[in-house]
Amino acid sequence: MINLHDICYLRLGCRDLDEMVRFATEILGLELRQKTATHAYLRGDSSAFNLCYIQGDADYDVSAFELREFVELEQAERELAEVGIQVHWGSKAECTERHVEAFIAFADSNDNRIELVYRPHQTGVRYFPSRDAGITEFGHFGLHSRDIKRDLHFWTSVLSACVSDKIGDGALLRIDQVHHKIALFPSDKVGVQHVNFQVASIDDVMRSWYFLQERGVPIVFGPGRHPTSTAMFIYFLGPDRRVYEYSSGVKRITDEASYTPRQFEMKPSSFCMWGAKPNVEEFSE
Ligand SMILES: CC(C)c1ccc(C(=O)O)c(O)c1O
Ligand SMILES: [Fe+2]
Repeated sequence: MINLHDICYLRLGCRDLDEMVRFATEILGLELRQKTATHAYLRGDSSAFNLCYIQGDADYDVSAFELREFVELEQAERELAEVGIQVHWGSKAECTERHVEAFIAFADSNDNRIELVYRPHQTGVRYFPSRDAGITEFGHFGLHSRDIKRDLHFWTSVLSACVSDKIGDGALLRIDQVHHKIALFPSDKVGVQHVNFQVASIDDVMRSWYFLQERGVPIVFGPGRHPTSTAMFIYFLGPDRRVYEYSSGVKRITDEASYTPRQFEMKPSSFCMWGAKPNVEEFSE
């Protein structure tokens, strides 16, 4: 089994790089760490970047995970080959572009582009945003699944994710003590479904609610509270039409041995215990 140590970064294609940089810095509250003519690197912590927007194909996206040891990349290549998946080893230039020491790239069972990374770079400098959204960390992301049974099997048997909870057929998956770092939801699409940043408190969620409304940013869900992770949240759309989420208070599963995944009904009350209704295709009944 391939042991996912942590989530690492997302590479997100876009049609208008400058528009995405404006959104990410002025609305989302990330720090622009580096920009070229085609790539913009943004972060909400002290790592080299969490999100890299790439000018070009708006449908292109990649999600990346850190593995602890270099030999685990070699082992992962063998284990993926056993289930018929070929990997691409990142060239020196591709590693430089990603600010990592080494990586392998492959497509998962849903054709989602995944990268497994060795030693993503840290900067040693705390992040300094231009808008204070209260971001504390890159929290999790959602991935589309066109065949949830097949993809859950892949993520929990080839990769090391564990189901924390299910809502209908969708699953919230953990790779460490945090309730989830991946949300796998049934849809007819491929790739990244939503992008989450954790914020310090409910005050930050609510401050952003007013902030986003004043700027005409489409809010698609919330404010609310997830019964699953107990986090308080708000979801909104970026100019790239991707869904972004702030949440605060995600629970930790500290006693693995005694934890049993729960099954929530596919109903709005399973997504929000305060009564907010999601206006997001994948989360609707
Ligand atoms: C609506 C989605 C998939 C969802 C559901 C539950 C949680 C949570 O428990 O925190 C999320 O973060 C979600 O994004
Ligand atoms: Fe989420």
